[in-house]
Amino acid sequence: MKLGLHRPVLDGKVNFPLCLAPMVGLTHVALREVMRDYLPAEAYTIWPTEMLNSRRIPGENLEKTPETMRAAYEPGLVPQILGNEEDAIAESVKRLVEWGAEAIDINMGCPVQKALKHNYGVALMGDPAYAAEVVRMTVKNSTVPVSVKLRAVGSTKEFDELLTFVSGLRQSGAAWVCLHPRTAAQKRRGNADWEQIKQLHKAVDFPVIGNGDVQTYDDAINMLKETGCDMAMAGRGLAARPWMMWQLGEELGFAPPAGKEGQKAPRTSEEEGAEYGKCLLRLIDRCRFYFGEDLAMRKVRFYVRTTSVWLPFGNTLVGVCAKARTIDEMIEGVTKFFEGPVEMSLRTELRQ
Ligand SMILES: Cc1cc2nc3c(=O)[nH]c(=O)nc-3n(C[C@H](O)[C@H](O)[C@H](O)COP(=O)(O)O)c2cc1C
Repeated sequence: MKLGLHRPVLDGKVNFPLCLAPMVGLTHVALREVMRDYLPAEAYTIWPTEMLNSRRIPGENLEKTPETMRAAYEPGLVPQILGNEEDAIAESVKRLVEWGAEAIDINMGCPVQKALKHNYGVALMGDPAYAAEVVRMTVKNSTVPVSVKLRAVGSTKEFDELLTFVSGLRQSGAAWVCLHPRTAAQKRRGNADWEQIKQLHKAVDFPVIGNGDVQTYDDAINMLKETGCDMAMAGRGLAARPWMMWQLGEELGFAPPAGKEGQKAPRTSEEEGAEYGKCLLRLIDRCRFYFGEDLAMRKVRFYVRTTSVWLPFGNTLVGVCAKARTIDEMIEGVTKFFEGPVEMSLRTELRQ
């Protein structure tokens, strides 16, 4: 049975069915760089940014703004924008394509108050015609494919509503959609309803990416198998264990990541715990390189708060990072924390 990619994503360039989710404060250049080291050689996937406000992009220095910093070699970049005004969208898209975007993703899932107030993010889902119009104006101003990331509308019973909504996006030129089947009211808690991903994939003829609750490579495989979707997108779980890409690559017959030839992906809870430590130290180094000491420390602290929930003494690690006054102190504390064996659990209840 073929796992994912039944329909071509990025004109068939993507050959790996797992990708990272856009996450404010997390999906930045430093994390992408750490994560890319675990992508199997020859694998091609898409890489998001944090959501970017299309009203701000036109006036920003993209090379220097933390949210849009990028490494020299970053194939597959798909920045995510938030917006609803054609002028701002047009200028943002133009700049992002020059910056290296291979597609543009539109956020229609953000439930925060600010996005609701400005009538973008999940607010667009309450107005199908307007949402379709946002896609139309983005496609019209873009030389690269345009995708949309959305949330569930409600229960499976309201699936027809979702389908009508998605059909409108498709008619306006959306190349693919990503569905995070939790409702806005659920925020990021509770179970993601994968059944909606399955139904949506069955009902449309263009690529569907599934998202929500993928914590391990097994979960990714199950999502791909159970829903038939084209790609699995993972947020918190993949940020916590970037080597999930390597593990999945092994299952799918990909060669190990470059530089890891002849090695096997970490599998046991102790191997994973040790790898988390290595990854964190590398992330600290990369954050310092890109963001400078102060911002780097804030980004690392946020990363640890979000991802240490898979570690038995995650709170202690959060404390170590919070207490450190300098990056060097942070490195020292983290190194010490991982001196003994640390076991990483496979699943946890996601709350944040
Ligand atoms: C800290 C954080 C920030 C997020 N920011 C964004 C965002 O900028 N754009 C977006 O579409 N979704 C955002 N999300 C939602 C994720 O993309 C994803 O849909 C959600 O976390 C469910 O996937 P997961 O269960 O694999 O984490 C964010 C999630 C988290 C945890």
